[in-house]
This record gives sequence, C-alpha cells and structure tokens, in this order.
Amino acid sequence: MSNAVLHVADVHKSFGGLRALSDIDLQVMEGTTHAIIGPNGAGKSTLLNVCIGRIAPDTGAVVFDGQVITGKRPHEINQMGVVRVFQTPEIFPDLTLLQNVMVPAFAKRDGSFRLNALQLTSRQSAIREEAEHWLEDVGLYKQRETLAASLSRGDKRRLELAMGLVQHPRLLLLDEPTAGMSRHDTNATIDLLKKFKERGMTKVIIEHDMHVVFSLADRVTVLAQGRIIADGKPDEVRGNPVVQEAYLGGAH
Ligand SMILES: Nc1ncnc2c1ncn2[C@@H]1O[C@H](COP(=O)(O)OP(=O)(O)OP(=O)(O)O)[C@@H](O)[C@H]1O
Repeated sequence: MSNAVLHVADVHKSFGGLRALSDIDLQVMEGTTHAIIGPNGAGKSTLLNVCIGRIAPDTGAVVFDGQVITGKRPHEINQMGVVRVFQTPEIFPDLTLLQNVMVPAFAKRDGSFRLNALQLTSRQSAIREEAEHWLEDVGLYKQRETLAASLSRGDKRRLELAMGLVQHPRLLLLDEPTAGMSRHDTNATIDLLKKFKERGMTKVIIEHDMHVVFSLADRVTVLAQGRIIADGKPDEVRGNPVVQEAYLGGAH
C-alpha cells in the first residue's frame, strides 16, 4: 500500500466573488505521476499555487509527507522538497547552463544563494559535478558552457528541469511542461519524464496536451469551474461522459 506524498484536504479559495477552488480533496500517491487537467479557468494554476505556498487557501489544508504546509512560505516548502517547474522557464539567460544549475544546487545546500558563490572556486567542485550530472541527464551536457539565452524553447524547459532535479525533489510539480513545444520536443520531453517515472519520482503534472497526459499519468484529476468532476485511472477518466461534456464540450 503506497503512501500519500501530498494531500490537498478540503481546500476552498475565492477571489472576490469568484470561487476558484471548491471542496478540493485529492491525494498524490508515492511514486505516481498524477495529472491535473481541465479547461481554461478550471482552477489548475490556483491549485498548484496553493500547494507551493504562493496562494493561501481560504479554508482547508495542504499536507506534505504528513506535515501541514499551509501557511509556510514558498521557499520553506521548496526546502522541504516540493519543486515546481514553471510554464515559462525561470532561468538566468545571462549565465551559462552550468551556472544556471549550480544556482539552485547552492541554494538547496546553503538555504540561500548569492551570485558571488559561483566565483568561490574552492567550494564549487562538488556542486559543479552535481550540476554536470543533471545536465547530462536531461541531454544538455555538451552545451554546458553556452549562455542560457541562446537555447531553444524546448531546451530551456530541459534546463529548468535540470534546475529542479538538482534540488532532489521529493515531489516535482510540472506546469504545462510541453506548452509551446514542437511535436518532436514534446515527445523528447515525454521520454525524459518517463525516465524519471521509472526511477519512482512522484510528480504532479498540469497539462493541456492529452497525448502527454495519457502517455505519462497513472492517475488523472479533472477540474471544471473550481471543482473536481472526475478522478481516476486515465482510461476511466477518458471514458467518463461528465468529463467529455464538461472538459471536451461533448465534441469528443
Ligand atoms: N489572482 C487572481 N485574482 C482574481 N482571479 C483569479 C486570480 N487567479 C486566478 N483567478 C481566476 O480564478 C479562476 C481559475 O484560474 P486558474 O488560473 O487557476 O485556472 P487554470 O485552470 O489554471 O486556467 P488555464 O488553463 O487557463 O491556465 C479563473 O476564473 C481566473 O480568472
């Protein structure tokens, strides 16, 4: 019997008169890839932001590895092992790929980061090796000395993944990891994420591309208008008429 790494317990969140999340209760089990899908405005980003401490829920709690994390600050939640990879890559364009991955590695180790840490050569070598390892893992090792600004969109996402992996996430949250990618880059990203899945990494993935969702997810939660309208194995969700009606507009 596997454990819940993340439990979103009865969460509600309104923005003024708009109910962005209502009665949200979901569990992400150890080692699984859990997709959260739903039409535009369904509440997916709000839910993710509640999980990483960027948005405080009005009521309810988020429990990570048995500890209530509601009320903690984003960096504290990150230090506990919750790592989010953003829809728009948050990288340092004027640093090399290697330096980009070293920044979160230092931050993870020291709890904070100052750019001059990159110049302190005596402290660098272990961190550098670790950063090189993750660049290799995502297929960017050869470009390690080039500036991040020069990367293609797909490679920027890979770089950001390496920046997430170097933090040894207990839970990796991926916000539309293939948004704006070519089919080729999308398939490469699916292969990469499958590799992490085989290693038993627990992941939450928000994604619009159903090819990505059904290639990777063990479980799918469907949101519509801030509520969970379905939750189950991919095939169960795919065949659910409520989902087809609400999410796909009945067209599929
Ligand atoms: N900071 C905010 N202030 C006011 N309303 C907000 C805020 N953030 C989100 N909303 C509203 O809450 C609802 C849910 O938005 P959210 O971004 O979570 O949906 P989503 O499922 O991620 O959509 P998309 O797929 O388009 O990114 C929407 O109606 C949105 O306009």
